[in-house]
Amino acid sequence: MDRSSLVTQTQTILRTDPFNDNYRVVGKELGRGKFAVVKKCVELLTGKEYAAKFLRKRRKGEDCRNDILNEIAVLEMARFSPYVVDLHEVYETNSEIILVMEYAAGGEIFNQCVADQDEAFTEKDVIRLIRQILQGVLYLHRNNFVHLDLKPQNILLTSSNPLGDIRIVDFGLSRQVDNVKEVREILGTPEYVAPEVLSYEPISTATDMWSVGVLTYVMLTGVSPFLGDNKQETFLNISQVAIEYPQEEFEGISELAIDFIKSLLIKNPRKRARADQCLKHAWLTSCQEPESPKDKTLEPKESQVESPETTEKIVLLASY
Ligand SMILES: Cc1cnc(Nc2ccc(CC#N)cc2)nc1Nc1cc(C2CC2)[nH]n1
Repeated sequence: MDRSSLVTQTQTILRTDPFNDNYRVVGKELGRGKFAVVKKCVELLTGKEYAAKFLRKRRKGEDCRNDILNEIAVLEMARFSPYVVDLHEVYETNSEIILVMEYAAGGEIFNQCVADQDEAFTEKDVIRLIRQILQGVLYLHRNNFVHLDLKPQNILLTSSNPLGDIRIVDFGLSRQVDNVKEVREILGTPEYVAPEVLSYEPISTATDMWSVGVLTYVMLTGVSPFLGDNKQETFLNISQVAIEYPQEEFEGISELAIDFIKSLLIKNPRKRARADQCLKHAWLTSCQEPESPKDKTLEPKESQVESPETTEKIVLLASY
């Protein structure tokens, strides 16, 4: 991984007093990755619930502290977006950095994507949730950041029943688009990764928009559109944009929803809809519900990213 593209200036104080003096871990793990584990915890002083992400600083013999500072910097940048998980505190030990974050009790939307019909999302649910995801993604893009791992496992719900609001999580792969030099490994998760990542083309904000298209398809149908019998087949399906909208999967789903997905699953990144354009799509505006104040996307900043910012060429070394 090229370290020069990381943002390592953070404002958050990294506390060195013992995490366990201030929090009690409760219940089973919420999530586990290669170098991180997430556990629910309770702040002793307030009794409030949080999610603590324990990140190892050394990985495969390399010091990855700056990668973790990059994740903290992105969470700090997005602190005013209601749809990005809130960062509460950070602790550092000899071996780990612990991110104490807002607890989203509803868990991953993945669970409802694969649920039986009666518990699955309605199209109306998906419209509301996709609007929120787009507002969170737009906030990142307007600040020149890309997420690069948008998938149902990284979109959480504040509550699953009644259906609450979304929180975008896991900024471990996020990068600033205007200073990503070379990304020396394939980013993202096979089923959701955009064609340009597979073909050594520059990544941009449009790379996230492809993932939003796949996410929408999965939330509406429970089917992963490009999934093959193995990773090579999945990659081939993506690079050929081999996608279908079968009647049996899309029964009862509007033509506008399919048109919305088609505006994103376009091979040429420059032809894909941007987040701000998606929010004006008829599928998301035709059955407009009264917006709650927190739905307001913050006013555009001067240094807007109005078109996908491309980054320099990716050199993909890691094989999947
Ligand atoms: C109830 C719950 C159930 N499952 C997960 N899964 C999960 C998915 C992705 C990541 C990857 C990350 N980061 C971590 C956990 N998070 C939950 N609540 C969280 C989780 C969090 C913060 C993000 C950790 N707040 N509330």
